[in-house]
Amino acid sequence: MGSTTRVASYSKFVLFYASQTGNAKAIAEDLSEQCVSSGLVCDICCVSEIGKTYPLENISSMVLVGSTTGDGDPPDTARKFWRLLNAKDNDSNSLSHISYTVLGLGDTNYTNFCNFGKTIDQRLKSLGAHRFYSCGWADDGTGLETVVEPWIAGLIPSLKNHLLKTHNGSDLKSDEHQKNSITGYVDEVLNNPNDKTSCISEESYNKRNFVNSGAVYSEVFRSNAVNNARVTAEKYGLNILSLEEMRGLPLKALAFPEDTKLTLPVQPLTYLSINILDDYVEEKTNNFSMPTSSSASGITKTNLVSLKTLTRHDAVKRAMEATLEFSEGSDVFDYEPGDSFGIIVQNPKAEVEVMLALLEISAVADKMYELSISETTKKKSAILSNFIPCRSTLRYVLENCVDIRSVPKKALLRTLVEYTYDQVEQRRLKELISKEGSSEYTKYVRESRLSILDLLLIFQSCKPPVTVLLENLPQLQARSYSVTSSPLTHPGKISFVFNVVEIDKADTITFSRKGICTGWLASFDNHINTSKDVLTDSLSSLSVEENRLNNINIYLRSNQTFHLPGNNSFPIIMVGPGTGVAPFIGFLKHRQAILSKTETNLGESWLFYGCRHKDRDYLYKAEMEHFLKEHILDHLYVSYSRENFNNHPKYVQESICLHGAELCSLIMEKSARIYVCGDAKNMAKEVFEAFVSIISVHRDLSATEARRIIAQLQVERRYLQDVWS
Ligand SMILES: Cc1cc2nc3c(=O)[nH]c(=O)nc-3n(C[C@H](O)[C@H](O)[C@H](O)COP(=O)(O)O)c2cc1C
Repeated sequence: MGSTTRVASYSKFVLFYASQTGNAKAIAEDLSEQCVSSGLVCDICCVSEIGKTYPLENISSMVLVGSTTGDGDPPDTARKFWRLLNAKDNDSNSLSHISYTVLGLGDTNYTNFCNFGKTIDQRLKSLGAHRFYSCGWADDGTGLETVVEPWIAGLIPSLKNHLLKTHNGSDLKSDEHQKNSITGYVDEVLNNPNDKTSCISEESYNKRNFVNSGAVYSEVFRSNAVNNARVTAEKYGLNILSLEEMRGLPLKALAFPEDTKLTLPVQPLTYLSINILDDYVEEKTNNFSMPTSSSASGITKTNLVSLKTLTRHDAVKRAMEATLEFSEGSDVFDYEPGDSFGIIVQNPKAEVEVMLALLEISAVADKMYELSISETTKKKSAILSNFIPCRSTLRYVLENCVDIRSVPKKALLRTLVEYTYDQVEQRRLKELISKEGSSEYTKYVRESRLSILDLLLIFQSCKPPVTVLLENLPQLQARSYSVTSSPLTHPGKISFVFNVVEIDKADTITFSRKGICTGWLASFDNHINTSKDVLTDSLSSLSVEENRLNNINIYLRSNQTFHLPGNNSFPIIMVGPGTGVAPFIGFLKHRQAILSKTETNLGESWLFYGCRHKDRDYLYKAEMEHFLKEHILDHLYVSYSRENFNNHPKYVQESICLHGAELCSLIMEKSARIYVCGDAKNMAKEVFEAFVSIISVHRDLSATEARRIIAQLQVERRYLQDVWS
């Protein structure tokens, strides 16, 4: 151990995170660890504390890690901070006492990439704050780590420089901490497996020594845990690759010669301790209320009362419509057409059982555990996460709390290295997390959508304690869907449409699977007669066995603006190919109900819909034709991307351009509202460009001027998007 000498000391800074689904928080926590082990002193907390625990006047140095959500919106926890900044006078120079930098997380598939981070940066700058290190904009679409890792690597020395200057002389660190990590990566030699001073647990150290003394353990392990897991998989109908097939997976193949030096990320410090008690717990729900992101209602119980397939058997994707009915006695939340709601999901039982078998904890899975911060942890800022109960059962936690399907982050893989006994497997894990192997990680882990279960099945000598998974797996998030119903036409019920997500095993993962929520919902279809061709009988609804389906927990999402205009006489232009049509079906049902009750002057309505084939995946064809006939919908334009009809548009953006003159006049002269729903990756951007183009052409403006007009419409909430990637 290094001796404690007086070395340069730094003033404290605050590390804020603004996170919607946990990435920014996890990155901030990792950053905080790296800072602490580099001798820096920081407080880490949620951005919602600004103005409470941290008045802006008292902050001198801050780092903000913040994601963007919705349509370029701040995470819910950052709304107050955003309001606080906006309330300040523009040229007040009132934040000139603050030095800051921002790491923005976003996704280039969305139109407003990293909008929250970028807007905060501009706002802080305009209020006189000083940026001491350039901001980073990390793209979840291509892999956050590509930007995050080098950004952190550069941040730490910059922070040191900056904080030395503002030093107040109180915090002194040992040189051991100083030299530890400058870049966030360490040379592999520093992680010498025989070096007892490196940060591995005693248990892991002993096991590794055991491995070093022979290959016996891994063989025994192979024949026990993995075989038990395979038997369990078979029992639950999970069709995993054979051992032979797994050996041939490219994920397993070493990419670099043995003597290639690998640069590894710093090893995260473990911090959880688990105590399994003797009591079995019958009631597994144990009253733990899971934190939900952005909930505008309490969690309420519903039953699945109808499920129908909207596509023909030969469609590329299977789309289904489900209807939930609020259970008797549970709160019915008020929603508007265009709203979305969250469905609380569970991990697939089969996968949880296989995981329990692989971790060799099936026997204690239903016993009560107690979780605490380990007394021997070296992690400075260790706290129990708010989505894992301190007392519960492992089965409950693996089913309900952690996302076992999430792509394992490098920090998790780094920790798994310590629990992998086979030297070749260990080396391959190191390759995947190394700087040198970053394309291997992208290809075989991230793009393959590998899960922790795949990993444990493939790397058979890897046997982490369950606490490592509890420390590293993110929260299992509710799945969000737009309603296709209107409370006026479906009181007490809520309908939505979804594509059944299919993830093929190809030659990268160990078993084919469906999406957690969509696969689960679609599984109920086995109980009903699916031979009905819903395209000819699309309004028929099929009832399903209620007793199996009466426990679907949902909540209304908050901060929603994708609503019909308050004034019914404004024209509406709706663009929603594929399942993006969902909210518009709700809009049109709602308008029909309004019209049937009162004499209302409804503004013109246009719908641009798109699908692949005219006869295979034209969702809600009967409904749309009905709305046209009843004059609830004035214009319907359908594009077919895979049909070769003479000069017929293939994509919604082409249809928009074809009707540019009329649309332009609706937007510019009649205060039309534009609604875009569906795929963020291509469609939303191209639709945006189509509107820019029609305004430019039909108003004889430059593209920049036209873009400014659309940007202004966005500010005024007249151009609204509900998009996902
Ligand atoms: C519903 C939703 C909306 C999003 N909207 C945007 C967006 O408008 N712009 C952007 O750059 N990224 C957007 N993203 C991407 C997130 O910012 C990105 O996935 C980030 O890693 C999430 O971090 P968090 O888990 O800390 O919230 C969106 C993600 C989701 C799930």
